[in-house]
Amino acid sequence: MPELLAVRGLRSGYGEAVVVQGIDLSLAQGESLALLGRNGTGKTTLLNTIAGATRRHAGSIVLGGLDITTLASHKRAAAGIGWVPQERNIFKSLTVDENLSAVARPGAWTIAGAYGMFPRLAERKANMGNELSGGEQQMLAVARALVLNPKLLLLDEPLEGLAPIIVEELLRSIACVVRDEGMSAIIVEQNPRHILPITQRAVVLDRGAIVHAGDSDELLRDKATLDAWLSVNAGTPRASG
Ligand SMILES: Nc1ncnc2c1ncn2[C@@H]1O[C@H](COP(=O)(O)OP(=O)(O)OP(=O)(O)O)[C@@H](O)[C@H]1O
Repeated sequence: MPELLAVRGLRSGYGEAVVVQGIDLSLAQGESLALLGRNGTGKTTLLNTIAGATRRHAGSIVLGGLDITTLASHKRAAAGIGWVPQERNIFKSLTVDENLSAVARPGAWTIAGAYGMFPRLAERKANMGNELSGGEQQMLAVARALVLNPKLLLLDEPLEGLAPIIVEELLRSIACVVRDEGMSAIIVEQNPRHILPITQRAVVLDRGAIVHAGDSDELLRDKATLDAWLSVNAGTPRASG
């Protein structure tokens, strides 16, 4: 598969503080990558830097052959980055349907297709954003990114704070999107047991640098690496909410 994303020598952070310490990363078209690491290791900062929302100190980012390194965040969205930040960013005073139609762009992912992927949203299409549960808001945030028809989907801890039954439902939908529909994606997640079974490749960060990179199914069986870098959350159930 052709290369979709090429990140080279990326250093970024907040003000003068450098958090991401020289990352090289590439993703082929149709590939999905789990971005793992303990709290505060720089996962969100790396994702936000690809989306154009942090201060870049050095390095380059190329998407589908286009150098997006210095583009503003909205121009990266137009270039094909579909970013779902931790805060979810849905329109709370618009209905589910309006949230989707406000951003939809022509392409393979239609609003009907998004409802097919998230049947719970179809049932809530006339509800306002602020009437949705946390899980439904997360589903809407992902659906909104899909109907933008991005080249690359960036999901930041989509399962955070959700009840176990909703985590399962959302994981099934995300698995469909990345595995069956072949959407290229980088997904930040704390729990390797949730995300490794549905992604192809995995990268583990520590102190803003890559300490492990490989196939997701190999990492899932590699107890030593999981214990070394992810022991805090490896396999522990997340809190419901
Ligand atoms: N807006 C900010 N301003 C200054 N420093 C920040 C900001 N956001 C994050 N940091 C710092 O950057 C470092 C990496 O944080 P980041 O959120 O990228 O880690 P993370 O791996 O995503 O962690 P978590 O899983 O807890 O979200 C931390 O030391 C954090 O305190």
